[in-house]
Amino acid sequence: MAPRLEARSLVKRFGPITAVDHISLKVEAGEVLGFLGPNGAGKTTTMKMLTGFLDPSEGEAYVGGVSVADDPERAKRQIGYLPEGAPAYGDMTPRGFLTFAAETRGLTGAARDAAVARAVHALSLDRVIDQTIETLSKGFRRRVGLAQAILHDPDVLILDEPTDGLDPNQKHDVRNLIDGMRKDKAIIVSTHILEEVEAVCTRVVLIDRGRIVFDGTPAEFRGRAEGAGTLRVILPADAVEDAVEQFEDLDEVSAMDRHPTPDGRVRFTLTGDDRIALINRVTGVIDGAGWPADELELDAGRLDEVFRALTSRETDHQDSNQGQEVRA
Ligand SMILES: Nc1ncnc2c1ncn2[C@@H]1O[C@H](COP(=O)(O)OP(=O)(O)OP(=O)(O)O)[C@@H](O)[C@H]1O
Repeated sequence: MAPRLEARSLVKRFGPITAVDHISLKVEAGEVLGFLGPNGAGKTTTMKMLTGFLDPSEGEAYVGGVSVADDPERAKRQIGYLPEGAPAYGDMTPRGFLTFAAETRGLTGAARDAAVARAVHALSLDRVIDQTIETLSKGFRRRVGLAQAILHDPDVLILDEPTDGLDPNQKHDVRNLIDGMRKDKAIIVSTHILEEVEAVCTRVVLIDRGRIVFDGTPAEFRGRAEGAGTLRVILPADAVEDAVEQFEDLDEVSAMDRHPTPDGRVRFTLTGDDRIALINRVTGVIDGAGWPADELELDAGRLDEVFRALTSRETDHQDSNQGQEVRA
């Protein structure tokens, strides 16, 4: 069966700038793909090509096997898209805007009203349903955009920074909503918020300068951090000799380092591939010997460290684009 969503070597050039440089992806139902990258990496441009809002310079996008270029209407019917920023039509109310959006997707009569009611309920918009969109808070405007994206219960959802501008409670609600829809949809979420990746995503794709530099699970992403999977523990000086001997004997420990602490004890740093086995065995040895251990902590890796290591600095990026503005 065709993947729910597929990018085949998508390229987008704006004059001298290559915003997207041969991006290939397949996303299946059940996946929430976190699309990460620094400002200007090409996330929005990729999403616009996937949804048929921007023609690629090269490559193709497919939705459920339907070519976005050859049959845009059929492809778009299967997609819900939340663009960056607020919805247009600020002078409309959410009720008017969602009714209009449902009609543009071919829904009429009772089916249209049911779709609008479902989306209004899912995004808790009841309170503001008859207030003009331009008078809504940023968070509510974002939710109106999200309601519009899920109106027709599409197979594929492409959400450009869905939690941008939301307060922590609203972020939590939107993440729950995404999680609830995951089972039967393929979902792409672009975000700058690294914690969001672990909260909702089953997969991480990191892009830099229009190219994919990482594609894997959030755990694999975190695992790329320097020091990920290391265990640190402080032991008293008189335990060191025994501890070195016993830790060296453990198969789970692939490397060991030790440094004196200012108060005369010793900090061990133990590394191993299997973090859970490492912590179990090392704590077993410490318990067995009855050593008074301190500051026992496992470093699972920091997401922002990996992000920084794999992507270029904004200043490098601007240099490469020479600050030029080119129209599509
Ligand atoms: N219409 C356009 N004309 C010229 N350059 C453009 C145009 N649209 C996008 N770009 C450039 O393409 C590159 C990628 O932009 P894009 O908006 O896709 O990045 P992004 O990853 O979504 O960034 P952000 O996180 O800031 O939203 C940038 O260098 C941007 O300036």
